[in-house]
Amino acid sequence: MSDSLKVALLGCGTVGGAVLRLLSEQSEDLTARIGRRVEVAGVAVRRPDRHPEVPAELLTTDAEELVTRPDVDLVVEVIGGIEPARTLLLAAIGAGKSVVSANKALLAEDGVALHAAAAEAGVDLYYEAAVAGAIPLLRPLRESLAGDQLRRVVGIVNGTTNYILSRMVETGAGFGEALAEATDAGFAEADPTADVDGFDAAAKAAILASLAFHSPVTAADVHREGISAVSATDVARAAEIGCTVKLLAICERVAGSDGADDSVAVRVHPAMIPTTHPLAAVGGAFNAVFVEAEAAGELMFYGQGAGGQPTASAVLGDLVAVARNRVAGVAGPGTTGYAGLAVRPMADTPTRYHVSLDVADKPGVLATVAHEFAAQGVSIATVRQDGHGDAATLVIVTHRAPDAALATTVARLREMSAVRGVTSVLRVEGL
Ligand SMILES: NC(=O)c1ccc[n+]([C@@H]2O[C@H](COP(=O)([O-])OP(=O)(O)OC[C@H]3O[C@@H](n4cnc5c(N)ncnc54)[C@H](O)[C@@H]3O)[C@@H](O)[C@H]2O)c1
Ligand SMILES: N[C@@H](CCO)C(=O)O
Ligand code: NA
Repeated sequence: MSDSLKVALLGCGTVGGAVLRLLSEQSEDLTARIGRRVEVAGVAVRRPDRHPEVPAELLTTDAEELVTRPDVDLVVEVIGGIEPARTLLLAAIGAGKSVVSANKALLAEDGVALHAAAAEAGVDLYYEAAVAGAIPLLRPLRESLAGDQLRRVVGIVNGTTNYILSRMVETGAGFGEALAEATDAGFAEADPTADVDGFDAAAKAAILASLAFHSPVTAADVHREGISAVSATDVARAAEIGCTVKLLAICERVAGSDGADDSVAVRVHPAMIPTTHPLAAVGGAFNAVFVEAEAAGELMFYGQGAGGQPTASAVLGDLVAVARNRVAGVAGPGTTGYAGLAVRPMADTPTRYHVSLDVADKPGVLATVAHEFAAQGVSIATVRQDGHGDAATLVIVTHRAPDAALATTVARLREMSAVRGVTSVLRVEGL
């Protein structure tokens, strides 16, 4: 067998450590599958003294030198964050190395530039682990579904928030209590902001939308709402209409009206979904992504979205793919932003709302409430009234309307004297 392929590993934390272990444990199989032995040329870390498990001669603190070393063929980046990861990957690509990364933040911010650099250098840039961890999703979008037209990609792509919401549904707990439990159980990080406020899911949504619609979408383009405002009341109201609450990343192609071009709407927010929807059954820290395509119809991808070993599985899958391409002397499919669809503002994006109101049960109250919806051009799908006298509750589910019209309606309802309080507002998906 000819010379081995040399891999530089950048970062040796949760994912990097698992990658290194699997590379060693599966060495024989990987060699057989690739047709060439894969050898670790070096492991860049910040503190070599913290890595007794790595042969000392492989450790370096000089990642920049490692990625451009002439003997290195492939670079695996599992450092995370924007810098120095971006500079290191661009240096690696510039030096003709193929690259595998798990870095959603970087790909969601600068995917276009990284892809352009990889295309120019004729090398691979793969990042299956960046979205939904172990679940094969990005390569199916880039390759298996490349002959189809995608309509929607809707996913639970953050395990921490799915764990928290699942506990709220199971126990009736409020957000704070469920977050504390998730932290104690090791599911939520000490600083849970990136997960709880939806930043992690928004980065993943941007990557998914870019691949699904062949259009550049960055994390900054994604409308983002986290789960910290989801209350036990929201969860109870959802149950009353046969729904559960999930944090969804939704990427959809919206048809242009009056001959205007189609656009893409990309958003992350909590939503009620019917308990019969396939995503409703996704519990705990699991991830799942539901894809709707013209010809394929509906597809569902499910599995572990995080954890060292599952994430390393996706990294190694990419490593095998780029290594095989090296052996064959080719580069795999890049991504194309050829469609260039514009990102639609959230205000214009069609959504549906569920609204619960405490009202006085007096003649004319329902009519006044209904009038506010009508005034914004929002059509009501269902209305239910519980209780009577001073403590009546109206539960309203709308049809789809521009998000701004729904938000304005809710703001007006809050100001109405007949409305004692708006007790729950959540978008509804999949009804
Ligand atoms: N942990 C998961 O479950 C998971 C899942 C999917 C994707 N990812 C992604 O994988 C990447 C790595 O995540 P992780 O959980 O392993 O993080 P981690 O914090 O456990 O590991 C990162 C490592 O990189 C090292 N590092 C930081 N700067 C460095 C530098 N300049 N040079 C060399 N090493 C440096 C850190 O010291 C640390 O050991 C991130 O992009 C993350 O978003 C992680
Ligand atoms: N923090 C992420 C890890 C995977 O990206 C999650 O909770 O899903
Ligand atoms: Na994945």
